[in-house]
Amino acid sequence: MMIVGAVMSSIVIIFVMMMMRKKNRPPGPRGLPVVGNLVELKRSKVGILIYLQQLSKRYGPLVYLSYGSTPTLVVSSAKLAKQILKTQDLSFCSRPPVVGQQKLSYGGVDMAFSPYNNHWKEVRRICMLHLFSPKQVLSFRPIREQQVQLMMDKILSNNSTRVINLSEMAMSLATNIICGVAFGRTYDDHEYQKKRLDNLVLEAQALMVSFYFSDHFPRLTWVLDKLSGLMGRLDHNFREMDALYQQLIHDHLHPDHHPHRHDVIDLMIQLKRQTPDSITWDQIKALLMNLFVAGTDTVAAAVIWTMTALMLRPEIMKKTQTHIREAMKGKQKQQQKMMMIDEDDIDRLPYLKAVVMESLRLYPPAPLLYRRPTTTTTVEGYEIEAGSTFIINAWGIARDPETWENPEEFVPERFMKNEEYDDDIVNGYMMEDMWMLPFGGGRRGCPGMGMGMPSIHLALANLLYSFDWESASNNNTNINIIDTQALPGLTMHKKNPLLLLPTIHHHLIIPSSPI
Ligand code: HEM
Repeated sequence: MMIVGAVMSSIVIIFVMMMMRKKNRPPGPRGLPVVGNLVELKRSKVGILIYLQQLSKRYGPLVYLSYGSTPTLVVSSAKLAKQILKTQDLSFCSRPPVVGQQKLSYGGVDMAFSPYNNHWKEVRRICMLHLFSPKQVLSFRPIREQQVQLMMDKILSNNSTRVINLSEMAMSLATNIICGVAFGRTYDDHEYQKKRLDNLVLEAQALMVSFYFSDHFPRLTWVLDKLSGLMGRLDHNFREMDALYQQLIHDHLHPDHHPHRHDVIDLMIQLKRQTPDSITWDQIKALLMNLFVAGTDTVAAAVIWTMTALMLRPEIMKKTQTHIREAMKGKQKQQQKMMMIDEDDIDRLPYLKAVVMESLRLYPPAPLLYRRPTTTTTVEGYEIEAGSTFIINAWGIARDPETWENPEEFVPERFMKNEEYDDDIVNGYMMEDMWMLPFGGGRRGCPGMGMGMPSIHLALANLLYSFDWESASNNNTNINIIDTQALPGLTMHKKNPLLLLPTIHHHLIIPSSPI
């Protein structure tokens, strides 16, 4: 009798505790036992971004989900994002340490996936000083201009089908720029090493966001990851990337290596020679990985989404091209140069800058931001346990009708005042109000914005100046389709490649031009 009584009272206590715990949770859909909401998140037919937006409409700006055993909070309002990224920034300075990212970042000794600690502070300080400073960014200008020139030449000389796969070209441009910046060399598109590097980076990106049982379920579930073959792929990718970086570092250490411009590996080797304890070889390799993963496909995605947005709105395309062509009137074409616009000209193109910003609002290349509080913290009156995952829905926030007028419309003029692109307006929206978060925010915000934006502006300015663009017909249906379907992943890529037909702008026709 006594035993039954004890069992009954234990059940009651557990039940009361569960009810109390549930009450102190933000609202959210009920999950299944053990797996929580994982299944619906994975199976969502509308795509994760729209699914999360629907959740916020139903439950409010802070939604509770569970990914297996991990409590997960989805943040969908600018006010709450500001609280997390700015007011309570210190409590939210780490990211969830997921298996794929930890492995490929040498155990989180990089910048992007390191937890918030003294090591991260030091790496970030070193990079801000030696890599992302305005002086360094400027020193990489010849690489950007040379690569955009090459892309333009390639488009001009494409006389086979005339259809351009702009998605491929933008990705190639972005990796070539980062190769120049990081390794001091560029690879021809067909060169074996470039193809190998491209494949490795793509595989690494996929492995970083793959689903690992061991991230969501405690104890022995790593066995399932092993059985699924994922761990084998991860190990293989890590070894290949490591060998590649090793070789590049080795080349840079060779006594015959005398570069006329220092690249990132040179800068890091210099630093290591001056203060050997300041950085380890693994940290240098992990940083090279960061440049590739964070600095290539974000830039490519921004170029592609901007061109897609303009193709869908011919009147804005026309206005942008007229603005650029008017601003460039009188500039003499340099002999044999397909690239007309250089980085000095970009400040004369305010409308283009506004177009790019509006594209970053509606199609942020990194649509979801991740944070993990390391101590118990209170948000909106709810006590959130340490180790929970926060997903800040930057994509949804930038489409919130509470903050934006006609949020789904593409209106570059939002960022202009008296016909000029207005930095104060942009900073207000991004840094102050956090109505849009294309570069994230707070201490973990993107350090590479100053490095990425000049490439995006330069590529688009030249593409729009020199060519008029038409959609290429779809072979199967013969219909001209420009869609905005996105692929899930750390970076939001356009699912279908952007296939376009360029026609050289009549001012530029060169007698021997094949187009
Ligand atoms: C249009 C171009 C780019 C976009 C839209 C972009 C966006 C972002 C976003 C959203 C984050 C996460 C911020 C957060 O969690 O608050 C991030 C982080 C980061 N980005 Fe960028 N990025 C771009 C270009 C670049 C470039 C060119 C580089 C370097 C060459 C770079 C390096 C990084 C690094 C290292 C981090 C991690 C920072 C940390 O955790 O401390 N990004 N970026």
